[in-house]
Amino acid sequence: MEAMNVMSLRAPSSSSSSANQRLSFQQSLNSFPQKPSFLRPVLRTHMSSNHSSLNSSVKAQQSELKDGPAKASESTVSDGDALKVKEWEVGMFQNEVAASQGIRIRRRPPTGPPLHYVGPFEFRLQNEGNTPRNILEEIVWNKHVEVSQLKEKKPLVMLKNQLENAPPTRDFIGAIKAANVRTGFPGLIAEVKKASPSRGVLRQEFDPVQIAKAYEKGGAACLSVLTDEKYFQGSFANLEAIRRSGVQCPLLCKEFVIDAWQLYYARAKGADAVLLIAAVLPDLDIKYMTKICKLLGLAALVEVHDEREMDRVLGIDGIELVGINNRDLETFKVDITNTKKLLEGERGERIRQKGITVVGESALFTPADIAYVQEAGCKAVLVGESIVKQEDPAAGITQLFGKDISS
Ligand SMILES: O=P(O)(O)OC[C@@H](O)[C@@H](O)c1c[nH]c2ccccc12
Repeated sequence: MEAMNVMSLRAPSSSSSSANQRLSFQQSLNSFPQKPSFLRPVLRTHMSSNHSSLNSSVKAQQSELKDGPAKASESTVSDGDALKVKEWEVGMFQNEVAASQGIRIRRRPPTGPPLHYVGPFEFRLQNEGNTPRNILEEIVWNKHVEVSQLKEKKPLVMLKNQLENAPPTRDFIGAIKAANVRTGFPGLIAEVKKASPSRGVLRQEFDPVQIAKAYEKGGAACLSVLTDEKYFQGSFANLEAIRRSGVQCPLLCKEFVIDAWQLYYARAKGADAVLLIAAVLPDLDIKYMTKICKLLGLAALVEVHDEREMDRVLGIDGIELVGINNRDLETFKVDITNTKKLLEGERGERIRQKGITVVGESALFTPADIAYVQEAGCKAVLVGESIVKQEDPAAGITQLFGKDISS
């Protein structure tokens, strides 16, 4: 029977991440705030992957309710549930728009959270179609759960009130350009990064403020602070602590932004800039979010990884800062020739004409690497691993550039 195929307690099998991460992702989806009660009254043996069938299933449930349902106790579709249905529809629509722009990352699991609760015994239904296809997709799905929960605790109005008394932001792009002029090297955005899914723990004894101070002393123009907890062992507490520590460098909030609410949140926590990942965000989101960033005084670092993403970003007006990631976030493959490839020819010409500041990101370890991306056209570099691993991160910067760039 088909129902038997989907009823299981199995953890999904195929993934590039660890079993632990997988389980914690499952657990967090277990407590999914939008755990759709509208799915409860009906045991669905087949979950299809498009929103129209979600729609028809909801309609079926609504007519079931009208015509006198079997289980009267569970049979009201509240306004809240209707809103949740709508939210899922929007999510599915987002996936379709994104796919049409070549984005492979789906913003939501295609048929809702993978675990569905059915009837009094709360059987779990495992749906294979809801297994993330790669680590970036897993992070994004998890982020959706996380942000929904945070948003409930701190709605946008509350954040906006908080921002009324916030100190002004620092000029992130200005700091990069000034460092570039001062040192003759690309301005350094030094990353406060404890761990990553691809490299594991980079530094056991991790004191974010001490590292930030060492970076500043070593000549960093700006700092990047990982705030994702689950996959990078970062936190907003780290961002806040660094902001309050007296460090003057402008701060990039290194997050997986999927919702404009996160921009306000980052600003409230002391960020001067945020990351927007083109592999995740469709054009309209990038346009909308860069506008909000401007309103909030945040710089937006728009990250691309291939020609297609670069061309999408070049088609959007008002983008001043573009990062080229040498690491493919879907496969973890690194290749620093990627930076050069995306800055060649006509594309490079357009970037110069638009006056965009380009940041070479990831897998930069030696003075030769820095020279290579500078030659390719980068006015800044974003570096984590090679400097955060050094006992003295300031000395790590000198080693990376082959020269003391602190004064
Ligand atoms: O540690 P590295 O290889 O020097 O990389 C730093 C930074 O580029 C990398 O952390 C990064 C670039 N884009 C991201 C997006 C999300 C998380 C992390 C990243």
